Amino acid sequence: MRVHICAVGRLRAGPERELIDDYLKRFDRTGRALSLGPAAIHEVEDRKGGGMRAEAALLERAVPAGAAIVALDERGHILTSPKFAAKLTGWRNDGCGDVAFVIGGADGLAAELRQRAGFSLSFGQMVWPHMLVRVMLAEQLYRAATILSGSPYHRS
Ligand SMILES: C[S@@+](CC[C@H](N)C(=O)[O-])C[C@H]1O[C@@H](n2cnc3c(N)ncnc32)[C@H](O)[C@@H]1O
Repeated sequence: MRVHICAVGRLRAGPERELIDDYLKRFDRTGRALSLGPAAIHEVEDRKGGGMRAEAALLERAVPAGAAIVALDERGHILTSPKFAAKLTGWRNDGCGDVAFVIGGADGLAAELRQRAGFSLSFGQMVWPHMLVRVMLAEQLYRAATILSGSPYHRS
């Protein structure tokens, strides 16, 4: 199952980018034997000031046809890491070829896109900067793959 991170904003070279690249590389390596991955990032940018609606249209265009859509949203479901790993397994076992995680920009995700998502995932009720949310998601994907492969990275 391919994993897509569809996000508003372009991430320049720097510590966040290095962390994301590192975690996603690890995820790809660990996930391969589990039929999880590869993971790809699709960055979108609305240069015309169209706000959340325009960003949502660009994000929807970045989501592959038929993908399960997961909205990253502080109002969403808060999961433990093993439960997140089980969610990934569920989508894979249900025959999802693609899962797309969508992350909003400074104003958040348009309500229509949040409603279209089959699931919404929260990293807690606090609002995080969208660049950090990408890092956290990349790490949780890697952690999920280690949980499913029985590697000792995750300790609960
Ligand atoms: C700076 S936040 C925007 C917050 C905005 N107030 C809102 O209503 O969504 C940018 C994006 O990061 C993600 N995000 C921020 N905090 C999050 C959290 N606690 N859990 C999951 N995603 C989060 C969401 O996708 C959000 O659209």
